[in-house]
Amino acid sequence: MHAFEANFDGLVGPTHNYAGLSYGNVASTGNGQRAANPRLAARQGLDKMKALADLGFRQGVLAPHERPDVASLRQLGFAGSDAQVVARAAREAPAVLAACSSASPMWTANAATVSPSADSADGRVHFTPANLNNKFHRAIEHPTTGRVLAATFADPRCFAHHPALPAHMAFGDEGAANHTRLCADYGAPGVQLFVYGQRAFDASANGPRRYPARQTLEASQAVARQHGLNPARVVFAQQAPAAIDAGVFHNDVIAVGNRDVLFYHQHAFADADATLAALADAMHGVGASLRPLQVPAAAVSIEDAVRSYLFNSQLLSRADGRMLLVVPEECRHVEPVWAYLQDLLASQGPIAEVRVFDLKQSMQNGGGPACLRLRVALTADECAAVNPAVWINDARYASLCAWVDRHYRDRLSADDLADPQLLQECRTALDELTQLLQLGAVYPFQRG
Ligand SMILES: N=C(N)NCCC[C@H](NC(=O)CCC(=O)O)C(=O)O
Repeated sequence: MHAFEANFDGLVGPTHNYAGLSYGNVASTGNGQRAANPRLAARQGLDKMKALADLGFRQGVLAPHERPDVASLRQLGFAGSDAQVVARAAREAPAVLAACSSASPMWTANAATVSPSADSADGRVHFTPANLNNKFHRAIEHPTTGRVLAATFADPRCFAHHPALPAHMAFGDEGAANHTRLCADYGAPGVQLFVYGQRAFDASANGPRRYPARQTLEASQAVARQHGLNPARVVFAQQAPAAIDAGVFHNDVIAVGNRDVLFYHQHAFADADATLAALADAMHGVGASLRPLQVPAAAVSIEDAVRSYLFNSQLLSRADGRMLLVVPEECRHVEPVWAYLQDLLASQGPIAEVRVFDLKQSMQNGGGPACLRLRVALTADECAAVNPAVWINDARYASLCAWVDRHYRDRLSADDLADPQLLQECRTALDELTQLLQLGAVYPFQRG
């Protein structure tokens, strides 16, 4: 069956800010005290979506969440009116308020793991929202994420939605950021690569020493089971613990795959040879052959990969079958990375083109082009079943830009999170957005 890949980017929410919440993500902790510009952040994301839609790629958008998350604050004992809840949290526990105010749902590579219909036993597209158990500010995302996904992919004949995995570190799950599907063609059966940081139920297993491993093998295995994947077409691979300790908190900071190409750093995997052999073997089983594209450490160090986010790029198939690499502006500023990209283009390999985007507002929190998007391979019928109001076209881009300009501030610092007005602004904006995107009542404040 013919299929294509659609990208669903997270729209940056009105409370985008830098709170230093993600230990192990060096951009997040390094920019903790900066003031953010939510309006610019949202516009940078929308500009990427529009540019890719203009190039002919199918581009959708996923809505931001209600922040501050008053329901979570209430669960933590702050009581009174909504304004009092925010004021009390600001006074007594500003760090908790900051966590409940993060616009982190923008990084939709962490929204869910998605398996296309060509790979699942029941012929439907399967979604499991990530529990994001490792960070409190992200662990509160999955209920709303699940509702936004269900409102976007509503038809039960095409789409299956699972609950997030149990909220325990043994099943820490970060979604598509640690998951890559390789195939000859999007509509043909493929091989799904799940990359984990650590085993949960094996005390002797090695793992990172400095920073946390956010994804466990046991979580990845549970998602693969839940999605009805054929075990012969699934590969589980451990991420190199040293890479995690160097700031590679998700696999998508060190590798990206598209169709039969895997673009990865020499030191991405704990056992690269075994991982590549298992992938090649599984690909062979679906009548495809893997095209590995390894970036040697001698050309790009892990530190430069983290600084530039070279691998947090989108690898997209153009109509002519060759590939486009969408990289953040930071790649231009890290000299060895920019030099490597020139050599890559000259090599006449699968990657024919590089496009650079300014996503600095997101990048300063550790979120590059690939973090901002959730990939969903869809057949034409499945595509027709997607909520039509979420696709980016000229008109929707214009209405979303106008919506951002109407509702978003151009400066937000840690102190501003205490402003009760911010909650009202966010709710007014989101109420309007649910109409623009025809999502129904997905937010707690709309559900009473
Ligand atoms: N690699 C992928 N797919 N996603 C990037 C997620 C970045 C996110 N940053 C944050 O949550 C920082 C928020 C703050 O510090 O204010 C995270 O660490 O989970």
